[in-house]
Amino acid sequence: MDKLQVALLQLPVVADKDENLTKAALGLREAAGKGARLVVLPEMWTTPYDTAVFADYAEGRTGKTATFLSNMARELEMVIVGGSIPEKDKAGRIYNTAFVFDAQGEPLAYHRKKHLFDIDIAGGQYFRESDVLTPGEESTTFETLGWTFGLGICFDVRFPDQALDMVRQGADCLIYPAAFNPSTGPLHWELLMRARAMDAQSWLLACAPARQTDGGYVSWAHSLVVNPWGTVEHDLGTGAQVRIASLYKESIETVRAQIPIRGIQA
Ligand SMILES: NC(=O)CCC(=O)C(=O)O
Repeated sequence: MDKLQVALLQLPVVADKDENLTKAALGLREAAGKGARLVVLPEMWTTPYDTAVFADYAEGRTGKTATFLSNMARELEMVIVGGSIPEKDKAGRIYNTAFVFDAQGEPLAYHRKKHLFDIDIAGGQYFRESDVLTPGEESTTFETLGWTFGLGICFDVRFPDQALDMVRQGADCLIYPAAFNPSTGPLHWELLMRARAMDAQSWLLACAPARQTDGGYVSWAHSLVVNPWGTVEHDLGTGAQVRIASLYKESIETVRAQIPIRGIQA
């Protein structure tokens, strides 16, 4: 499929998990109605972004959120890149994990965030995911709809090697569910996303929660669609919304033919 219609769901995230699932269902139906074949949700969209509560919201791979995503994917016949949620394994470890379901509702891929978000900006953002989360170990790619996708989560975007791993595995499009913050967002969010699209010479989808200022973690928002030249084609701003975008294989082939760096990266 040379043209692919995708959607980003820039969801408002609240403390009530069921309310988050209800809003996601509305967004997924809207995306399907507008012709999206693949939909991306934000990082940690079922829970407040707060290390103190990740354990309370954590679920297994057959839990409520996974079942919801699988059912929605099957009903709407869409691939769902289910953002990320706190995932608890059998040993009780918690990961920041993206679940992907194919258009039949079958699990297609899982990505556990490899690089945990630990920063301490003087006078700004402090966060230590590593206090409660375990990092993943793999770079993740999956194939569907005739495309190969690479999947990272937020802070992973700061690691060019991981993006290049995904390109070596054939990625045509990198996907980052994410939630940057007001300290680093203004300077680094778009710069990093554009840089990774340019390095990879691939499409890039970054999907964040809508901006909320209710006293908790503040998402920078600004979900993005970046093309293989590094141009921002869509910037969703800060409010809640569903955005449809078209991706074309031809743009990847053109940039890779005109600026042939693939042999150097491989
Ligand atoms: N959720 C995250 O990993 C946030 C990453 C971030 O804000 C950064 O500056 O990096």
